[in-house]
Amino acid sequence: MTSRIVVLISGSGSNLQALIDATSTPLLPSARIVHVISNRKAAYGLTRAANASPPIPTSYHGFPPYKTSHPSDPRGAYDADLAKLILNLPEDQYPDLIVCAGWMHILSPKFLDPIDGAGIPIINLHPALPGAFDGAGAIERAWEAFQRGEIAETGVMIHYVIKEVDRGEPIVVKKVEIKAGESVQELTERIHDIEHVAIVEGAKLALEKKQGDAS
Ligand SMILES: Nc1nc2c(c(=O)[nH]1)N[C@@H](CN(C=O)c1ccc(C(=O)N[C@@H](CCC(=O)O)C(=O)O)cc1)CN2
Ligand SMILES: NCC(=O)N[C@@H]1O[C@H](COP(=O)([O-])[O-])[C@@H](O)[C@H]1O
Repeated sequence: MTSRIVVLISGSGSNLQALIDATSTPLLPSARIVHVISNRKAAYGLTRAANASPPIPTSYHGFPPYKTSHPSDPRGAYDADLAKLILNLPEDQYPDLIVCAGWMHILSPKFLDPIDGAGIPIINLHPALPGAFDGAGAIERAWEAFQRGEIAETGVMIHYVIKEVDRGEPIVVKKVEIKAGESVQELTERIHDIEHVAIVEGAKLALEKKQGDAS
């Protein structure tokens, strides 16, 4: 049976591209990226999806309109609609797994609860080690901590998504040594390369776990 993956993005989509490329190899066998959702209209990841062969359906789900349409709880309304978007996908795009691949929006229980209720696991790529540098800008904060002599290494993890940001159970953890004298750009490039491996490994493991739990 082919497993279906929905990917959430906000930017360039290099991690999405790694997933797309892996689905045609033994790295991620019997899996398809069936839909890509971005919260940023200009995200190049949407172009990557459109350029895939065959093209991957995409949706843009932007947050700004919710600030005026739902002033009392824009995040809750946005998240509830995002869950409906996914849960109402046609059967051939209905996910077995949701992957946050550079998805830069904190997901509230208005999203997490209906998705959990549908039995769909969510995983996230985070460019740090478990318990370190939660949130956005993790690579830069790790590099700065290294300059202050506070750490010698950072890392990349793939973890399950729970309400507490970046505190879900890790699936893949890869340590990354920070090199004396390297720039934050050089560290970022090294980390991105490792992310592209980790996200494929994490998706494979999450799908295997789901299939194992179901059997
Ligand atoms: N409930 C959860 N939501 C998300 C998780 C998670 O573990 N639990 N992981 C993040 C991904 N992420 C780090 O890995 C992350 C992304 C963005 C932010 C953040 O502060 N976002 C701001 C908006 C920033 C922007 O638009 O540039 C926000 O949502 O207000 C923190 C962590 C994905 N979501
Ligand atoms: N907290 C999550 C986070 O900071 N993710 C970061 O977003 C980038 C997305 O790149 P991409 O759009 O090229 O995949 C990733 O490289 C990762 O470091």
